[in-house]
Amino acid sequence: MRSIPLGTSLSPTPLNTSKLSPFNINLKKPTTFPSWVSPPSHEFSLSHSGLCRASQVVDLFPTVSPGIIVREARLEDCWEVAETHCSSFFPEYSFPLDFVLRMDRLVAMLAGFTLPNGCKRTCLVAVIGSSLGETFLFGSEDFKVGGFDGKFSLNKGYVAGILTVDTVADFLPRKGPLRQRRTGIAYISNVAVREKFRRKGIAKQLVSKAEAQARSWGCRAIALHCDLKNPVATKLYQGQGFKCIKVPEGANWPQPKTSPDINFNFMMKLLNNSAATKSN
Ligand SMILES: CC(=O)SCCNC(=O)CCNC(=O)[C@H](O)C(C)(C)COP(=O)(O)OP(=O)(O)OC[C@H]1O[C@@H](n2cnc3c(N)ncnc32)[C@H](O)[C@@H]1OP(=O)(O)O
Repeated sequence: MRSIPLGTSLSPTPLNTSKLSPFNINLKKPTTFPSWVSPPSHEFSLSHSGLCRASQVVDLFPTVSPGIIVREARLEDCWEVAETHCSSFFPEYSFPLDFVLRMDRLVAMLAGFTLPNGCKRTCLVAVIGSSLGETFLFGSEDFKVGGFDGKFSLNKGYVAGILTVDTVADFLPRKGPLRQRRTGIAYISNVAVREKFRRKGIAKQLVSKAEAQARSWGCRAIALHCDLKNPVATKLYQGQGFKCIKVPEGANWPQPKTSPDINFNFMMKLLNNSAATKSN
């Protein structure tokens, strides 16, 4: 059993831990992007792709849910976000450890998330049993607690999946002799879908919305680290147009700090190509 990173913030650590038995993955030939530049000017748009799959989920809540909605997490989602995170990444933990872990994540989410100047971070949730139109929100537009929208709703729905996207670039190679934080590249972490809601296209919708969010921030690319021994997640990202990036020989690129036996694939997708636009 791995030790629990108590007290660590949810978002800076991608926690791309696979719970699947390791086997060889035949990854696509690593790609090196020709350039890190050429900023896009895409409009922000809500993604409703994959709603046909959502109908399968709706069956579980026939009288309540019109479908799956991917939106920014709000304060009232906190516990379910922590629960989704812990049950997906640490499914082997049972009471009381699982409860302690959830509490730890909850506190980290609410207390943490101090962002470097000019950086952005959003926690997205895929919810079932709510609709944007029916939601009545309390709170001001700009109020934020941690990575969470400070608004509060009585019709919150049930959190089935989560994803964090940011522009902090903690896990991207620094640039220049001053080792400056890289800009224009969004980073995805903490992607998780509750077990009973998997294979319904929820992760795809989350990734798609993260891309839209990144475009709205003016990012030209989006990146992530994925556990080499997590073929399901690798397939998800490859299916969404991410390419495995070969880390140059001898380069000391930053990596998520999980357990030492986890090796990561660095994956990236340019947001200014037609495939990226099509997926939204
Ligand atoms: C950057 C990071 O955070 S990496 C961490 C990823 N998270 C985890 O490993 C946590 C545990 N796992 C999970 O929470 C989920 O299994 C996830 C997030 C990996 C996938 O969530 P889901 O909602 O089930 O994925 P979704 O239904 O959108 O499937 C998208 C694609 O992923 C692949 N995929 C998903 N599940 C499977 C599976 N069991 N077997 C094979 N391929 C799969 C498929 O290519 C699928 O596309 P398709 O349905 O058109 O074939």
